[in-house]
Amino acid sequence: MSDPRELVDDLTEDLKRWLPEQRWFAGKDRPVTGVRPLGVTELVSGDPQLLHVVVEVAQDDRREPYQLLVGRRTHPPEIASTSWIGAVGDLNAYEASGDLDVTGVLLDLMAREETVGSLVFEHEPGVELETGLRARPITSEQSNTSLVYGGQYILKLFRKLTPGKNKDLLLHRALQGVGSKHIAVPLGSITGDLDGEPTTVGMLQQFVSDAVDGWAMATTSVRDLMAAPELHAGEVGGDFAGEAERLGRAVAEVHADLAEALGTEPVDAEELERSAKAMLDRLDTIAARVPELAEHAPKLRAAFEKLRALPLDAVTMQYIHGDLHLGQVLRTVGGWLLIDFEGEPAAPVEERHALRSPLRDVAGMLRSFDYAAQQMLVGQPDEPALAERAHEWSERNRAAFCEGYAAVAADPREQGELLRAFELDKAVYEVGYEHANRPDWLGVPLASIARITNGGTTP
Ligand SMILES: Nc1ncnc2c1ncn2[C@@H]1O[C@H](COP(=O)(O)OP(=O)(O)O)[C@@H](O)[C@H]1O
Ligand SMILES: O=P(O)(O)O[C@H]1O[C@H](CO)[C@@H](O[C@H]2O[C@H](CO)[C@@H](O)[C@H](O)[C@H]2O)[C@H](O)[C@H]1O
Repeated sequence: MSDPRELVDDLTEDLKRWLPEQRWFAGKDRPVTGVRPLGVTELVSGDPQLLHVVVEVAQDDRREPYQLLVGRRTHPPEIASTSWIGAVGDLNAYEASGDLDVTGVLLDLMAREETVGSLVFEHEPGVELETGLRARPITSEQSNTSLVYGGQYILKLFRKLTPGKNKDLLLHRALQGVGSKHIAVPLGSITGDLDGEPTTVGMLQQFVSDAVDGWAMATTSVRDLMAAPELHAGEVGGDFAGEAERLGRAVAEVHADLAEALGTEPVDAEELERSAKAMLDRLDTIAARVPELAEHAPKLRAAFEKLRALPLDAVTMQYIHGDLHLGQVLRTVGGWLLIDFEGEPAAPVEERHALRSPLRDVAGMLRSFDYAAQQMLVGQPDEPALAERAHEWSERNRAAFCEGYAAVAADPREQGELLRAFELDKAVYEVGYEHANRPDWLGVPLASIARITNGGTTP
C-alpha cells in the first residue's frame, strides 16, 4: 500500500466534486476550489484499509477543516452510492462510516484508551466499554455523522471541525458532573490535533434505544387534531400539552444544572448593546438575501432596539443549549432528554461558547411549537379553518411549555419583551435557514414574524 498521505493527495480532484454532495457539508453556497490533507492517520492497515483524514477545504478565501473516514479496498463493500469518492490505481476509495467491517475499531480504541498518531482515544473516567461491537450509521444524520454500536453506544463524528474542546462534549461533561437527569450519558471521546491545538473530533454517548424525538411526537399530535375537525386540541387523544409541560420542566432543570456546573454572570449594558446589534446585523444580512423579509424589517428593528432599554436585572447570562428545537429533544420512558449542545451550526465558535440568556432556548422551543403546527399547512390551499386549528395547537402547547418551565424557574412570560425579541431573532435566522435549505418552508417563519410583529399573542 502506498503512503496514506499520497493517497489523499491523489483523491483531491474527486473530493472537490464529492464534498458538496454530502448532507453534512456546510459550504454548499460556493464551489470547492481546493482540498489539502492536514492529517492522515492509518487506523486499519491492509485490505480493507481505514484512514482517519482531516482535510482543509478551500472555497475562494474561506478555509475550513473537515473530518473524513476514508476506506480503501479492492472489493467494494455494500454501502450507499453517495459514499464513493474515487479510485486510486486498482483500489476503491470511499467514505467509510457505513463500512461495518472497519468502524468497530473506533470503539475498541476508546475502550483501550490508545493513541494512534495524533489521535487520542479515551473513555470517560470510571467507564468500561464493551469491545468487538459492529457499528451502523444512523440515517437521520444532520450536521455530523453518528454511528450506533450494538444498540448501546452512539458515536458522533464531528464533520466541520473547530479548534479546541467541542461545546457539545464540554456541556455533556458538565451536566453529567452535576447529575443531570436530562442528557444521554457521555462515555468517551476522540481528540485530534488542529493547528497544534487538541481538538474534539468524536463524542461517544449512551444510545437511548427507546427514544422518540419531540418533532415526530408533536407533528403526530397536530395530525391527530387536523383529522378530528369536531374536537378542540385538548379533547383529541393525541393531545401533546402534558408532554409540552414536562418538556418545559426538563429544559428549566437543564438550565439550572448548567448554571450550577458552569456559573452565571449578570448582564451589563455593553452586552445588551452587543445583543441588539447582533440581531440588527443578522436582520440586515438576511433581508439583503431574502426580499420577503425586507417588508417586516422596520417592525423587527423596533423590537430589537427595545433590548437596549431593558433593566439590567432582567437578564442573567449562562451556558445554554443554543439551538433548541423539537428535533433536539428525545422522549424516553424515563422522561425528556436534550441532545446536541453544539449551538447553531452556522454560528462562529466564539459565539457558540458565549454566555447567553436561557430565554433564548425557551424562545427556540416556542418557535418549534409554531413550526410543528404550521408545517402541516405547507403546500395546502388556504383554508382559514385549518389555519385556526394549527394556531390553537401552537398556543396550547406553547403555554403548556411555559407552565412547565415556570414550575421550576422564573416564568419566562414575565419577560415578554425579551422573549419576543429572542423569538423574532430566531425566526429571522430561520428565514435564512429555510431560504438556503427548504425554500418551500420559507412561509413558516415569515408568517410567524408577521403575526408577532402585528401584536399576535405570545404565551
Ligand atoms: N443518545 C442518543 N440516543 C438515541 N438517539 C440519539 C442519541 N443522540 C442522538 N440521537 C439521534 O441522532 C440524531 C442526530 O443527533 P444530533 O446530536 O442532533 O446530531 P447532529 O449534530 O448531526 O445534528 C438525533 O436526531 C437523534 O435521532
Ligand atoms: O438540527 P440542526 O442543529 O441541524 O438545526 C438546523 O436545522 C433545523 C431543521 O432540521 C432547523 O430547525 C427549524 O426547523 C425545525 C423543523 O424541521 C423546527 O422544529 C425548528 O423550530 C426550526 O428552527 C434549525 O433552525 C437549524 O439550525
